[in-house]
Amino acid sequence: MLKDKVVLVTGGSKGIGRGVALGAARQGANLAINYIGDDDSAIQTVTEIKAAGGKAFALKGDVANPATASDFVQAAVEAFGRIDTLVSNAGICPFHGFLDMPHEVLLQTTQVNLLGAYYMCQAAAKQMVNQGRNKQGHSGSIIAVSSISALVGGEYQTHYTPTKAGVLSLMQSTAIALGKHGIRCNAVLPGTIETDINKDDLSDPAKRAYMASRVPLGRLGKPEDLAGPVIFLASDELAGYVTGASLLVDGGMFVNLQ
Ligand SMILES: NC(=O)C1=CN([C@@H]2O[C@H](COP(=O)(O)OP(=O)(O)OC[C@H]3O[C@@H](n4cnc5c(N)ncnc54)[C@H](OP(=O)(O)O)[C@@H]3O)[C@@H](O)[C@H]2O)C=CC1
Ligand SMILES: C[C@H](O)[C@@H]1OC(=O)[C@H](O)[C@@H]1O
Repeated sequence: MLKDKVVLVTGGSKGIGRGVALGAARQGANLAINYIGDDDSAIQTVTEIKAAGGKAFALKGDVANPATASDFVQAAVEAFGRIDTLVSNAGICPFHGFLDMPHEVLLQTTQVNLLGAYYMCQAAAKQMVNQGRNKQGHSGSIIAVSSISALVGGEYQTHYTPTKAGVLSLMQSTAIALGKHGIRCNAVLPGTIETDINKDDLSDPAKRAYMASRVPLGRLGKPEDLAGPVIFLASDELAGYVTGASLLVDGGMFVNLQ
């Protein structure tokens, strides 16, 4: 589905980003992976892609810094000649109560999750516009990893859920701003996917069982559950007329009232 396409994944070293990167590589894509600190995980993901015959590199950088976005896009162009898809995925969720939320935690969560997505999408879009359209009239696809939390709240996520609503809104507005350039912008909204981001939260067996019980499909999500939906949105062949859309990938959790 993505043969020879160049796919950039922020936060692609582990968790959902890694699941998406491996899935895209299996579909024939060349991968550029951004991460912030865990060199071992980044090396492991790149090594796995290469061992399977794919091409990949990882570049360290904080998405909250606008320079990271231009550096990342430029590195991908240098490595592969162009870019086709950006998956804006890097994010943090340091669970904390509302009344005593430290300003630093609020600021960092906003800077990484929302501003980081903005900077990356802008840098990727500039490159896609400069590249121009292919024969089919497409010039690129941007997919942001929002969340079920864009639609519903969380007691210990008052700093986080607004960033995920913001990311969803960013995809809706960029879909309008970039449609004339042949760039599609969409969001995926994962439910609860077991990764490092919620390891502590889900280490409470009662909380984990409760969260799983909320899912009609009967289990929490795995990072690889996001690969198919992202590949679909990345593919011009499958999703060439899909833009400004949002796709819940939550095992049915959101619609489960009773
Ligand atoms: N897991 C879940 O249930 C859900 C997650 N999401 C969203 O999915 C995305 C990925 O989360 P998930 O895979 O669970 O989390 P993980 O903690 O497993 O992975 C986070 C990834 O993002 C990278 N990262 C973190 N901060 C930065 C930064 N400032 N700059 C660059 N890279 C950074 C990490 O790099 P490093 O390894 O170097 O630290 C890592 O690669 C997030 O946006 C999250 O909000 C949405 C809904 C549900
Ligand atoms: C970190 C949370 O467990 C996870 O992230 C989200 O966006 C959802 O709220 C999930 O539960």
